[in-house]
Amino acid sequence: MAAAGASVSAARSPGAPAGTEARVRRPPPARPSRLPPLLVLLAAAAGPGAGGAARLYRAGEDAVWVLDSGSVRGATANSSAAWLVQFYSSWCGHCIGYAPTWRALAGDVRDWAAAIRVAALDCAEEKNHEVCRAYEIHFYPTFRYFKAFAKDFTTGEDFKGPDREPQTVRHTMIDFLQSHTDEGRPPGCPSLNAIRPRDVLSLIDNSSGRYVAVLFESNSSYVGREVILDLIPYENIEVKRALGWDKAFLQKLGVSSVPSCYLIYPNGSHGLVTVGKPLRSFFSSYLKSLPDVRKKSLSLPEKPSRADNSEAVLWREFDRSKLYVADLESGLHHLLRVELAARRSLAGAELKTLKDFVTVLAKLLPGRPPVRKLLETLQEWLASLPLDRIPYDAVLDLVNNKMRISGIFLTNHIKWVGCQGSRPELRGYTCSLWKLFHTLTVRAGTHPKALDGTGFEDDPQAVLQTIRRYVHIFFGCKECGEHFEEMAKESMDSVKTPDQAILWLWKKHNVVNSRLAGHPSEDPKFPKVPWPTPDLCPACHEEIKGLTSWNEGQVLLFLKRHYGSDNLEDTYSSDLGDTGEGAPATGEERAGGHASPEQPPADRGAESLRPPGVPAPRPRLSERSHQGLDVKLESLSGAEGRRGAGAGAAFLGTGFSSLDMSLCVVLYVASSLFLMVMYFFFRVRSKRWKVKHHHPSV
Ligand SMILES: Cc1cc2nc3c(=O)[nH]c(=O)nc-3n(C[C@H](O)[C@H](O)[C@H](O)COP(=O)(O)OP(=O)(O)OC[C@H]3O[C@@H](n4cnc5c(N)ncnc54)[C@H](O)[C@@H]3O)c2cc1C
Repeated sequence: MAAAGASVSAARSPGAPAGTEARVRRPPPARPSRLPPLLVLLAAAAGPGAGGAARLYRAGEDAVWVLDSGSVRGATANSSAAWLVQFYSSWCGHCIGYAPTWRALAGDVRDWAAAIRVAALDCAEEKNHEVCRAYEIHFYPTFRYFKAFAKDFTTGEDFKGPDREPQTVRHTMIDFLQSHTDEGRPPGCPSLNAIRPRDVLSLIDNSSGRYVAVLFESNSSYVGREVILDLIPYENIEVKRALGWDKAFLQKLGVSSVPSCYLIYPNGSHGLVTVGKPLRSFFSSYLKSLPDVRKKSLSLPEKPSRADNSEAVLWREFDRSKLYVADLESGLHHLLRVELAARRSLAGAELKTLKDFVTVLAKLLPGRPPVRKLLETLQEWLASLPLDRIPYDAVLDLVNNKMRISGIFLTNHIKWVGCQGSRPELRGYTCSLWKLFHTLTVRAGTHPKALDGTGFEDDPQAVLQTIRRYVHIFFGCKECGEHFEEMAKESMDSVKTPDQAILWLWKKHNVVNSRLAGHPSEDPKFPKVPWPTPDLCPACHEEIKGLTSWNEGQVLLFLKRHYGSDNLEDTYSSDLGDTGEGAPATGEERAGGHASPEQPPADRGAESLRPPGVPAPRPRLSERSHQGLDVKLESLSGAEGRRGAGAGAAFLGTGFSSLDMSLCVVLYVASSLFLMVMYFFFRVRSKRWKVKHHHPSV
């Protein structure tokens, strides 16, 4: 990775935006799709005690505590130590770039574990997405503090610091520890408060039989508190801090500058410590190496067993000149079931953006009929909603349950093909999102009537503006969204035709490529170069007066071909819908394709209702069914609604929709009535017959 990064930086011209007139071109990359056939990547994925996997951090190898859905609540609730948890997403470039810093920080404060622990939880792991939702994580990375001995569930306190440099984070950790009450302070955390002059004198006068170090420092210094925490696991020594008082007192002890360390030895002798530099590391190291100062055992993140530690991911051969249905559908699955599902409910601008984005998807996304039908139904349903706030569970219920019985479904498997990364944390979702966006702008350019009747017709910016709002509001990578917004502010208004919209997105994507070249999130097998590369589109590249430049007319033609429906490859996607649609999956499909053990039984049951193979989708839901959904939704607003939606989902987990159940009841009542009518009819007839043929008096 480092070597690739170095070569990338060397070939890049930092100032020149790629995708514009002139640029420095890098040598064409080796064809990345030609990795050894069926290469099995052993992606070591670490787990917490519970054995879960996280892609950027490895429990037992890093000092970071790796949490997951099974361990986060147990770890942070009523804990004897405070926690600083980074909720990240392994596909987020900023999280990937920040991971070395977080690891270094965790290693740096490893000895503070009895007081405060540095942890990480991967929200891109689908098994974690419910828990990330519960903690209200909308963007990545999000840093939250959790106090020791928190009794009730809490979403934690946001990290507040001017930057995320290790020193800043360390200082905020100390501030956070000091915000505990005396009773609530972690028992393993010594007092971080400064002592008074007379306390120093009494320490000197009354030897405790062990070392006592007093750090004299200024009010704004954190050195004393850092050294106190660094020495937590060490026996036979106690560290105190004292703020610089009057010069006379300090001079008496021989202290001429702060920070300085004054040491009282176990035998009662005392004196000023001389270190090379008055820094935390120098003081800590000196004190740790004193005779008879020993380290106690430390609670550290557990290393998972080997069996838990690896997962095999099958490499899929693919053609870089093709677009894969599997990438688009996997991306859509993540978008609908994970990214948007981070919101409990949607209202105002969020709801409007969801509606517009689904409209654009429904009208423009090519693909398999069940997925198109699902988007169409979702769009009609959202458009018909009279509510100004909807619980997102209702959307999930529709996507996961209501339409499955009709054969309208979206895969719940993640299966990257053209978006595979050479490591599990690389590429994937963000790659598929770009592909989805390009496909939408191209389709709007090649099918000018597609948006008729939506309110977006005749607006060449409609698709771009909808993408912009989606990225701004929902895209989990906040910094990515901010960068994209800057680019949009700068020039999106200049787009006057659908073709310009296609080219705008292409240019801006190349700007992002150029910015990220050499970044830790760059996959060495898929280097960030101006795209399309000459081997993909020779006609797109020209040389004018010795400078390489784009032929934008050819680029436009290429993009229309590349992102057009004729270039859509169904390979690898035929089995996407074969198992367990509806419920969230557990990330990238494992080699062997076993059904997820977390898949709810209800879904497996519903599966048996559908014949194998891709079923023919039924016609769209009738007006009546929409009304039914609306009525249900009206009772769903607010917290109660959420509970209702949850219950609805469970009930519908049998595979029957509420419409189906209502029809059953109606049919049942109708047939009972019919039988009763028949019964009375024949009784009356038989009575009449008896009267007619029975004349005992005659
Ligand atoms: C809107 C948006 C903004 C982002 N901003 C950031 C950011 O600020 N920082 C960050 O770290 N990450 C950012 N990302 C993620 C980043 O751009 C990549 O998606 C990620 O690094 C994975 O890269 P990749 O190799 O899969 O290729 P990607 O850049 O994801 O591209 C996916 C595929 O699109 C095609 N492609 C490449 N370039 C173009 C182009 N110019 N036009 C059309 N098609 C193209 C190629 O086939 C490529 O494989 C952003 C993602 C999105 C969707």
